[in-house]
Amino acid sequence: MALSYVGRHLIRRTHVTLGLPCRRGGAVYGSGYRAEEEEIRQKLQGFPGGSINLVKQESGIAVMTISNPARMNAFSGTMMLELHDRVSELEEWTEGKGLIVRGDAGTFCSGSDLNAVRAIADPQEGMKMCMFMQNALTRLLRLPLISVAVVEGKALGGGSELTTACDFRLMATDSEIRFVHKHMGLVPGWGGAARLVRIVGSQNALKLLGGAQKVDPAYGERIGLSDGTVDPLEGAALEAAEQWLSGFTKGPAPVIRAVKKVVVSGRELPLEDALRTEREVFGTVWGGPANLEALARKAKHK
Ligand SMILES: CCC(=O)SCCNC(=O)CCNC(=O)[C@H](O)C(C)(C)COP(=O)(O)OP(=O)(O)OC[C@H]1O[C@@H](n2cnc3c(N)ncnc32)[C@H](O)[C@@H]1OP(=O)(O)O
Repeated sequence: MALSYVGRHLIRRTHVTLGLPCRRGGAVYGSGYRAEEEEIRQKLQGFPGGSINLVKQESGIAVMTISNPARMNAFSGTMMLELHDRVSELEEWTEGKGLIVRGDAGTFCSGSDLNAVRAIADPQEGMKMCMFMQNALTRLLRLPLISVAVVEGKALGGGSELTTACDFRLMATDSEIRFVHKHMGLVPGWGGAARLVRIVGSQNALKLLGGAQKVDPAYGERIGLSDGTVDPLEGAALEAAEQWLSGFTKGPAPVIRAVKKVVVSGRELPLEDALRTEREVFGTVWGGPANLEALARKAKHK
């Protein structure tokens, strides 16, 4: 069973890499998947268009922009490939502390490119595409960066799933997140259902998926899907998101990254493994420069 295998795989890595499978090549699926991955990579090359742009800033906050404006930022095949590459780049960015995921031209993402969906209608092919995106989005969520999706316009289908692969979501006042899969005769397949249940609970997840309900910012905040509402004016949403995120990324990178690591292990590992990982991560900051500096200045927390 893929899921229990994923679990064991994750635990095994715990002992050698502080339990956090967020390195380059930290695949969710095992070695048997490699051949299938190559096959789907070649298939995805056949659906070009758009790009995934990444800017790593001096502040330690990177901005990843989903860009395919002619198709409301739908994910083409080559964008799926680029997403993998950008995540790999972020896995190697040791100075990074935060990540903002946004869409180009005032909207977030309208999901899979329907042209590709029509051409990959075979269930086996669909499942391979699904595994490819599960892999990319799981690695995205496990990055040792505190991440936030800034939703302007619409996040539909796979676009709504992408928002759940970030630690937080901020919504512009006139935006919506909508898991439209049911209306497409589908369920989420990029890991969006599993993550949604963890974010809003199974009752709310069932409502959102079963009713393909529109989630506006007020509803989003009520059920815990949205962590705040931002101004949709051009540029303002990104600026507000950077400001909001800096509240969590202020401080030295090793400490911020350690915070994210203990949260990921607490979320994903069985308790004993999570405790072991926490101890190991603790060992990376205890007596470190930030710790010694705080002790020297006799920090008070009034
Ligand atoms: C993982 C499973 C999935 O993600 S399945 C895909 C789920 N997404 C969808 O079904 C989105 C379908 N699209 C829509 O509902 C509408 O286009 C939305 C996004 C609401 C935008 O509406 P509206 O503002 O009226 O613009 P429009 O329809 O004229 O769209 C502009 C151009 O963009 C295109 N577009 C939009 N979404 C996609 C998509 N997912 N794949 C491919 N193309 C898409 C439209 O076709 C339209 O293109 P064109 O101008 O007609 O050439």
